[in-house]
Amino acid sequence: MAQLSYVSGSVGLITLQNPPVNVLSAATRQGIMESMKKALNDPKVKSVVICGQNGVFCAGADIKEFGPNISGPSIVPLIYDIEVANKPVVAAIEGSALGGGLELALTCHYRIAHSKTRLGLPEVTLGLLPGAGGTQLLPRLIGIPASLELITTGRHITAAEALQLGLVDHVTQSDTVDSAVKFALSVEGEPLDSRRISKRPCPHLPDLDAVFEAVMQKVRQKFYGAIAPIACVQAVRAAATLPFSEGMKREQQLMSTLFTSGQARALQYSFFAQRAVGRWSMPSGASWNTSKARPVHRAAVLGLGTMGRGITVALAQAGVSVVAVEIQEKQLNEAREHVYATLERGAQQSGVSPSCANITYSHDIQAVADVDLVIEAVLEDLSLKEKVFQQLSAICKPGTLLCSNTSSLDLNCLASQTKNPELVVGMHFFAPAHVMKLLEVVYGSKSSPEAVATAMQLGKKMGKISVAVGNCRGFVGNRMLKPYIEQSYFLLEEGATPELVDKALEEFGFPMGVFRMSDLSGLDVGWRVRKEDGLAEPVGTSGQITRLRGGRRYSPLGDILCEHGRFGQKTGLGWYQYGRPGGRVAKSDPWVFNLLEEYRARLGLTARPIDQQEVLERCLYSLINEGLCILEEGFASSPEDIDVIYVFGYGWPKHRGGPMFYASMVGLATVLERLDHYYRSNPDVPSLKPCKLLRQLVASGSPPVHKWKEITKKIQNRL
Ligand SMILES: CC/C=C/CC(=O)SCCNC(=O)CCNC(=O)[C@H](O)C(C)(C)COP(=O)(O)OP(=O)(O)OC[C@H]1O[C@@H](n2cnc3c(N)ncnc32)[C@H](O)[C@@H]1OP(=O)(O)O
Repeated sequence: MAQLSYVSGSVGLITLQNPPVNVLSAATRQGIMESMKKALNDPKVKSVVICGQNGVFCAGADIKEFGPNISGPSIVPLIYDIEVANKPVVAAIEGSALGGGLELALTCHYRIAHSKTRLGLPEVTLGLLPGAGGTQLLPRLIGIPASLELITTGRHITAAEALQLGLVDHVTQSDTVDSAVKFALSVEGEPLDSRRISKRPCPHLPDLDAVFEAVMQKVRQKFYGAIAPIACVQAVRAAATLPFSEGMKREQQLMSTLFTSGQARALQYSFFAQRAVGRWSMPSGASWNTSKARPVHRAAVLGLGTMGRGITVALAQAGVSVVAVEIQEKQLNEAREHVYATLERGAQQSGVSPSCANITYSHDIQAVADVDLVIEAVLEDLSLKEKVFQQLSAICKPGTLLCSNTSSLDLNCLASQTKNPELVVGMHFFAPAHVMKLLEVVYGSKSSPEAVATAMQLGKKMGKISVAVGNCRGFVGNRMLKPYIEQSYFLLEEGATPELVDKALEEFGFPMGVFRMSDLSGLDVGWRVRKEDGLAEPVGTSGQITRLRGGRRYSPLGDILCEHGRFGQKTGLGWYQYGRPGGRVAKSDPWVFNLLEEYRARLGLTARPIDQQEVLERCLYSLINEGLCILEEGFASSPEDIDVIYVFGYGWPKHRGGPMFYASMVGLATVLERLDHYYRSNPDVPSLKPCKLLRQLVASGSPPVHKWKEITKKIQNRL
């Protein structure tokens, strides 16, 4: 797991050997410790270089080992041994130096990095802090403000930025180990005291209290409810105010609290869930390891509204050549300017040149004739999309993949319009499409595994976290949103206000409550769907309101707002008021309070006090129940799929893992008991009826999320 070899006569080369990313597992730690000891005791060795096998220095501690029974030598004494060594130790950093990997490098006396290396202390994203001295060493090396920023965000930086910050001593374009070995030879015998970071004082900051207060406030706001970023600030403060040994004690204290926290468990679960969704499977048994993706060199985007523009940007940034098609000349010109400006902005931020050359524009659909893949992003109207798919099927070269960005329409209907339905899949992006990480890849009943594999791979290339899901109404994310929104309307009928519901959800950790979010995305979108479904009907002059539609409880409150032209932010009025069309700042609106009072009076409803707990239970547990139905029906293949969709597409707080993980933390028996309770008092709300899978999971002793698959399979086999 770590190998000592001898090079250039006097250099001991320690190579970490734990593929794929050389994490510091127990065996690797043991290997480093033994190799170090051997090298330091060997009189022939005058300097040491530490590197990682296969072009990766080290991705930090082995997250899989985290838990109550960690074995093997602890990292902290190991890195102390390196720092106190009386021979120069040089880190040869390439690939990644992250977390414990960067801390290992920080205890070396010199750091040489390859220009393509990424460095960082991402522990905060795992609910932890850099607990192997990172919070005490980094501020002594690069100062407090820069350390606070890196440690509280977990951001990975380039070698160039690391050099600028003074985090590495030298950046090389050539062979990193060779450069490090040459460097080690050049410093053999030189004094090392000034190279031991722990011996340095923390750079003085005149307005220390003000800096920490400001950062603490920012962190509390930005990572609402998350405990790790706060502990990170506290640990860096210890570096600024205490001697090194005392600071280390404080770091350990804070780390031990975080280590056993539910938030750390949730975030570490999420780390592996993000990777697990790449190992997709379909009910047919086809999966990621049996299906080959096709190369996509040239793609087309059809329809350049908000979504189409975002998708064009994302494709161009991924280096895919794009044909962007919009029939309307004015819209096409606007889109061209918008895409250009977005790419320019992105390039300025990331420091790379913009990818505008990758895009050609056309108002003629024939321009898609020779592309490998088309993403249709026209208006969300079934008959329009059907027509487009007929045209695409006739125009495109044989084998072109036809993808739809629909968020809710039946993919099978679109596929049935084409000559090759096996080439049709959904690619459901989230707005803004070049920013949001989530992509739902939707397979219909005839989609081929090859088509799914291609869309999944293209998503990855675009930097998305792609999740393969089945073709049910609303797919996974929007289908689960329906009962959540429905409950929020019912709560208003029963006495809540938009403010109360939003506050409960925002304190839970959503960036926006359900009403603020609806105002942002536009109330007319759901209204149109409800009208198509025959649900939304005008209240009319008779004033008759029916609250039972299709045998189920229905709240027309959202429809009433739309009838008044209140579509949310874009009209300046929705559940809140925004001052002007396009305004962003939500203010309470007395008009809405009056509407609710009149509405309740007309229906003879008596408002009752509703607390935040009820809001959370009804909104979240009904959403969780829908997620479990989706699993039961096989439209998602694992709870991880659902959790990733919610964290990366719907603002579910990261430190709560996702709805399925959260349910298991709350206790499945509790979720079941509360749903039973609410369903008893609302038998006309089917989404509150606990699904079979939930009952089965509870009956099986509420196993952890990673074991749900066995029970889901059993239910599916019985169905
Ligand atoms: C007391 C000391 C405390 C120290 C705290 C820590 O060090 S916590 C760990 C901090 N490190 C990280 O957070 C890094 C996490 N890893 C990554 O960001 C990325 O994996 C990478 C290193 C940038 C490489 O990315 P790439 O896309 O190339 O590969 P994958 O992400 O798919 O990873 C390959 C497989 O390796 C597994 N893995 C990666 N890092 C770790 C880790 N730290 N511990 C355990 N396992 C890790 C990853 O899960 C992949 O496994 P698969 O089985 O193939 O899915």
